[in-house]
Amino acid sequence: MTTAHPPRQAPPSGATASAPQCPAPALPDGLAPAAGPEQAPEVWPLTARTVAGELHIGGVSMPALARACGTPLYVVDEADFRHRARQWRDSGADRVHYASKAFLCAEAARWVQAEGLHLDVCSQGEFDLAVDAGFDPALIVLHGNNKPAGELEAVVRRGIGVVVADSLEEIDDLAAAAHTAGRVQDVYLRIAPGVEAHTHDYIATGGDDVKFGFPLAQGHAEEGALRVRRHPSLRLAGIHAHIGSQILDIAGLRLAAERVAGFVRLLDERHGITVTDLDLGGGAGIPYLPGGARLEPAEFVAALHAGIRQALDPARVRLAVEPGRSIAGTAGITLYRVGVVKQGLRRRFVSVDGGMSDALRPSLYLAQYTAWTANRTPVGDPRHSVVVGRHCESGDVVVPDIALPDDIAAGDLLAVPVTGAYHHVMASNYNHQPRPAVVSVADGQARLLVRRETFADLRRRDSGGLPLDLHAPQPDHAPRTDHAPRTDHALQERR
Ligand SMILES: Cc1ncc(COP(=O)(O)O)c(C=O)c1O
Ligand SMILES: N[C@@H](CCCC[NH3+])C(=O)O
Repeated sequence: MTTAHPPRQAPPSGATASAPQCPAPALPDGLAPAAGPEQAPEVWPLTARTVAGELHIGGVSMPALARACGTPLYVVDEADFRHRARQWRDSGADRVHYASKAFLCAEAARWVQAEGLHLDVCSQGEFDLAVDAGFDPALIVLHGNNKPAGELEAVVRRGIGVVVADSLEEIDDLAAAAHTAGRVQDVYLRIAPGVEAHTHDYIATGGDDVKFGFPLAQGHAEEGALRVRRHPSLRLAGIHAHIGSQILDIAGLRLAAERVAGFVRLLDERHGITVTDLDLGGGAGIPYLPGGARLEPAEFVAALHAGIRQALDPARVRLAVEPGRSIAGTAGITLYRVGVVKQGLRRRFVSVDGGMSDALRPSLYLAQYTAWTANRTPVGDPRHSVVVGRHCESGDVVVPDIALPDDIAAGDLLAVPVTGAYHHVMASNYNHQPRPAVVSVADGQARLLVRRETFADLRRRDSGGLPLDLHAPQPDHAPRTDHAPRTDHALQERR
């Protein structure tokens, strides 16, 4: 782990480091104020408190943690994560698969298992990480719209519980993998129910024109179910749908559930195919800004039950759900050290030592966040500010628009809440930036979950022009065999 750079010396209270005496332009209407755990508990981890002006989480001082571990730093409140997991477990669903794409490391997998949840993974990488950490493979569900045949073989060999089939090609590959392993593999069929989630286009997945699943509308879903039935090494255990992420309006969920349940009835009536499981995905929304709403687990599940009831007796089926963000999102915060502070024409630019390499969501989805000074109680009238990263892009924004107190200055520690989901897992090395460490806090103790990447880690991958022998590819330089593309020959055979 690297140590923190010594913080720049903070100027006397009331002045900013780079633009002293600059008059503040008027605050625009409706600008969100900075709000800490006492003002907006909905966006902070459950155990977050202000103690003598310092932010504490899990009984640990954030300034002390930042001094010990450096910044940027992802911090996860174990109590918050586990509490949300239990809320889902008790939500009325028969089975809860935590969507590990939101946040995964060995310790998180163990929390999930300890709270009695199953796991949703969408790659062999996530699967192997969890199983190597002790997660029972029989409780894991695999997703993906383009799973390589080798990946299917690998997870089937290690005893995965369910594979969610996304295409006809994949059904055949999976059948072959199960046959080779001497297993009858449980399969869910992912269908696209033609329902639009009211969310950002990039995270809506259930409409008619999407890459995921078998569209219900053109009869493809039926064809998929019949294809599974044709293979003795497969068992159609369930139907899956997931309409999108960060959903706050239950209407789409209810409609999707109704359509999936209608499809289950059709399979039974028209083909005598009985499925027991309805896995209706994740997507429950959470608050990102003070005053924002959360779609509660019980509400989410009740909407799905209401939809199912339109077509089926809910007692005939087992309902599974796949929350990710709703469990991991508010458990996590990111700590940044403030560097240069610059007053622009309309906004003040508060630069921090991370950016889009550790917080991609603002630039990818124009997602909104808030921030709070974690090392002291700042003073002065609020200024229209934008918290920006250190990357070479104008769109490198961490908190787009916020009213931050006047005397925020170099050396201050900013905490950005609601970064527990889709931050660590979506981090990159843009501008050769090493990825931050992940630390958990609970009961006054901090524990290292993922160490900070070092420049040496990055340098190790730079092979410096090593000559390659194309006839004897080296494992480190060739694609992993289990990720090898389907060959033309294999595709021909399938036709
Ligand atoms: C198939 C599937 N299940 C579950 C999830 C989890 O979504 P969220 O983190 O919004 O709950 C996703 C992500 O959108 C997904 O694609
Ligand atoms: N990565 C997205 C959610 C996509 C979830 C996967 N289908 C986000 O940050 O909101």
